[in-house]
Amino acid sequence: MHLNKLSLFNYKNFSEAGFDFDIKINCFVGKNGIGKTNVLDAIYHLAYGKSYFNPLAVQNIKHGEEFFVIDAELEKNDRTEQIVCSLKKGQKKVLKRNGKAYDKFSDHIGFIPLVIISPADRDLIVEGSETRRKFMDSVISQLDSTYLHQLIQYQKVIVQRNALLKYFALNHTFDNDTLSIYNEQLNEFGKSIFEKRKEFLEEFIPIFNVHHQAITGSEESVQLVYESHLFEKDLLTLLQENINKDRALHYTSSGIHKDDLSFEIDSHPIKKFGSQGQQKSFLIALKLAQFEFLKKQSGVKPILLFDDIFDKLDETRVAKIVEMVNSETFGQLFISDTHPERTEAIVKSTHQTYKIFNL
Ligand SMILES: Nc1ncnc2c1ncn2[C@@H]1O[C@H](COP(=O)(O)OP(=O)(O)OP(=O)(O)O)[C@@H](O)[C@H]1O
Repeated sequence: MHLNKLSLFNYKNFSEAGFDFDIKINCFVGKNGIGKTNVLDAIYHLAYGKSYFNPLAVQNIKHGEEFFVIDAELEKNDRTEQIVCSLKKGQKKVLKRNGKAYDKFSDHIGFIPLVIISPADRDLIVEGSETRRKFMDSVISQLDSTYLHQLIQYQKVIVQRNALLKYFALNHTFDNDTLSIYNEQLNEFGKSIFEKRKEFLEEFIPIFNVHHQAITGSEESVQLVYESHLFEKDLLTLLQENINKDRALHYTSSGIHKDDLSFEIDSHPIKKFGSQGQQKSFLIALKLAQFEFLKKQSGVKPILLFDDIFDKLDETRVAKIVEMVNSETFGQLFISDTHPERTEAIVKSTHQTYKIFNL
């Protein structure tokens, strides 16, 4: 699977731009703020229907313009596919495959397996549990559309249950029947999501460990630990036990929407006890494990976006990446870098075909 062409209209700082890609390596080089990351983000948009960097969709439209269009030609399973993602101010985003708009974006998720490695991944360490849940969910959803559907349903019921809790508090009433229905629904979806997260991590963690070992070459002991209320009790019991607390908070305090994936070094949080270098290695191992996992499960080499990665890696780690490129581990690569000479030297050493785009 690879991208042949990409056209951008009014996407972030680009009025109009077009790219014909190499089947293997594509590098975007240029000075800070020129738009290298924006091109990678446009490619990310094609896979996930949203930006990796800016969650407010409308802010991805070029300042002063009314719409953006990202138009790409993709080669997958010997077929040429056209994917177009567009947004007009005041309207819903549209995602089309071969001219036909998706009713639900979730139907598209997984069609273009893609992994991004970016300095912004640091959010996974420094931000709250939501970012790590989203990471888990996005990996599982790329391969399991039922999981994504269950997650969407679960979130809807949480919103309804929270609204009901608020209504009880404001009106001093209590509708046990409706609450029971919501509890049953959350229990059903929650149980399945919990099981799938557990199953996923059983397979993912060993892959992560192998990559971490390979990158650092050390005996450093790091752990990914899944934390969930559901390890203690089933969700129905938890919801029933915590009803007084939930009524006071107007909020559902237990469930898989509170799960976390703890990042640890020597059994302590890496956020507090990992050096910057250790944190970077951890994140790269995590993303390479995501790549490996998606590849194994989907049978397709995912597109890999390396945002500014060479800036963050020492020579040994760059050599490791080059080795992976040469061993045909990766499929199509998109790289952004501020140093054209450094980029060219690195990609030349891979003995693969490449294109460099000077922005
Ligand atoms: N909606 C928008 N309209 C116009 N310009 C935008 C919009 N969103 C972002 N930009 C501009 O895009 C530029 C940033 O682009 P990008 O992050 O791709 O840079 P980069 O080349 O990767 O830079 P660096 O080397 O610093 O990482 C900034 O100048 C920013 O103002």
